[in-house]
Amino acid sequence: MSWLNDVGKLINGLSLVAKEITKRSQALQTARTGDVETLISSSLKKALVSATEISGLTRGTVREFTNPKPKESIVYFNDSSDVAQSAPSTDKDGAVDQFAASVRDVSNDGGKLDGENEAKVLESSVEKESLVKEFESIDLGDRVDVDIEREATAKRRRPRERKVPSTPFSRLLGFAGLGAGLAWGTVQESTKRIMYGTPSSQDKQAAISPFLSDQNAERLAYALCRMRGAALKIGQMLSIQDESLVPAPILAALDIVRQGADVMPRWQLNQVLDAELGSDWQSKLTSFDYEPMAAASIGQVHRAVTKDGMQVAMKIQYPGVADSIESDIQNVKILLDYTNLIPKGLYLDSAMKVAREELSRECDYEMEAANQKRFRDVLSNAKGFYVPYVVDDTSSKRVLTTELVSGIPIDKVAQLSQETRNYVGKKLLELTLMELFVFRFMQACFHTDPNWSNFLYDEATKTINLIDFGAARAYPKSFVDEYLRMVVACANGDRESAIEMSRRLGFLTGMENVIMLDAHVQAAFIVGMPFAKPGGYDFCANNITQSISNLGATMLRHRLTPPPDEAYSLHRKLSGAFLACIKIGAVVPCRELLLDVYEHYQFGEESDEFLSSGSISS
Ligand SMILES: Nc1ncnc2c1ncn2[C@@H]1O[C@H](COP(=O)(O)OP(=O)(O)OP(=O)(O)O)[C@@H](O)[C@H]1O
Repeated sequence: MSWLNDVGKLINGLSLVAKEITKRSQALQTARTGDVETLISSSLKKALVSATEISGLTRGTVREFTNPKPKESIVYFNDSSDVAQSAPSTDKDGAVDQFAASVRDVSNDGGKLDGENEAKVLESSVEKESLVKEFESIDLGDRVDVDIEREATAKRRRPRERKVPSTPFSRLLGFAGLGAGLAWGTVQESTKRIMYGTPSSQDKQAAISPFLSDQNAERLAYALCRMRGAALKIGQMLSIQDESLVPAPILAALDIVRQGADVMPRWQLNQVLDAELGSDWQSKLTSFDYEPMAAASIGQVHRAVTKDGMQVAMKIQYPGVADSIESDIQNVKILLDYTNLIPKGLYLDSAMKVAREELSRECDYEMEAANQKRFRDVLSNAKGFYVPYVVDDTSSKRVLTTELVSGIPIDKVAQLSQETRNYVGKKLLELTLMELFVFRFMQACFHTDPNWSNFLYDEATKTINLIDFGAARAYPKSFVDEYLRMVVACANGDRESAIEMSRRLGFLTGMENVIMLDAHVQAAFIVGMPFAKPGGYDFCANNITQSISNLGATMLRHRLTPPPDEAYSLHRKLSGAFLACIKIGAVVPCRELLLDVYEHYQFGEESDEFLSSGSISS
């Protein structure tokens, strides 16, 4: 029976994880000479059995968000006492808790995540009510109605306070626990199928493989939120793919990972702050809010006020994530290989490669601070943009403190007047063209759709506040020259030049047949569409969303060799700006903006001051 084979494979996979554990853990050194498989299977059995009892202790605490202020979570520091609520650092690493938390779903009947599901229903109805109230207070129009309805019905997850597994050993246990949970979910699903038959799902893969049950998909998502770091990042990358790459139930469950991670408990947060900024870090602040304003994949963000009265956002990295990038990626790979949750293929390998590169850059907050300062500098005279100030004395490699900026995430601009939408759309495209062709230095987005929260629009000052420069990088002038020529060729419908530039950029090898060339040119011309005619391109009226979203995939599908990352990411950047304009429904004079840049562009010279000022992260 195929499900038995699958389970067998998974157990084998867990044995591999076990071998990894024994390789790395001092504690298990002695087991090396013994029978590792027996050791892990008996430990697994014990953990599975005890999961029921432990689950009550390891579920984490649901955070209650207090409103209205003053909030209990804010700690004030004064000059005389300057002592924050100290961290009870009695907690051990808690690796076993982590493992047990990962397998706890084993105890849940029918794969239901007990209280969690119930909470989700409750949350979603409460949120829906508040969203509807918000909606009733302003005239938003039909399009926004649909958006709000969609948002309100989407699965919501309240962040849970859970310790980040910070040592290689505890992270391995987390993965092993997840593997065990998935195995158990598979057994449950298979049993169900024997008794009630295989579901006639529209999604063939889900119907074929018992691994692909909704419950297993949720297990995966919740475990990734708990693990954070590279594991969560990969989940987030997978969550934005289409169904041809990632099965529908997995995509649905991975929606959870996009809503943010679990949050660190206060003692762990204090440990990181002490280690990074010194135990007297409180003396540099007037107050610190322990309730995070955001919990992202590699760190969480807290409000604070500095001694000189500046409101700041402190991004604090989860401990251990920077050192576990490689092992997390390997472990996710082992899990995915053995569970077949995601079809094998080129995509997964390249996703892992991109995740590895991007994460190692993003974990270095000193580099992010340098990138941010550089952006602040180059945009200092650009009207309508603002890059927050970096506060050096409360920043380090794992903590980044920047001036707090206000505004609504750019996608919410869709709810404002058409005039504002057009203004913001124009500004966004202007910024993208400046980054690409003037600064040759950009906030990169390699794998993801644009992160709307990285652009906060402040209506009062008509300014777009920019944050998150973790993946910012500089580009070689030669690439940018060819890319500008390609965009202009596409804008003018010039097939021959578009093909020539695509070859020079590495999108084509020159060996493609006519069918491939046609497909490539068609995909490339989508980029030229908004630039084709003067007088304003209406991103709302022209239905190019799907084509733009699939642009990268189409370009990749028809190539013989992978294009260089540089060329691909330039492309993603431009299509990202289009996606933002589509999202907010703007009419933008794209052609005029492009021609303005083109007329001022100096081809073939390397003397540009932005390059000579040092390539921060190329
Ligand atoms: N200076 C700031 N002012 C206001 N809000 C901020 C600031 N810095 C960060 N935030 C908030 O914190 C969130 C996460 O910050 P940021 O994007 O820098 O973290 P990240 O780890 O790079 O996240 P991601 O995984 O989403 O890329 C932002 O979306 C924003 O809501």
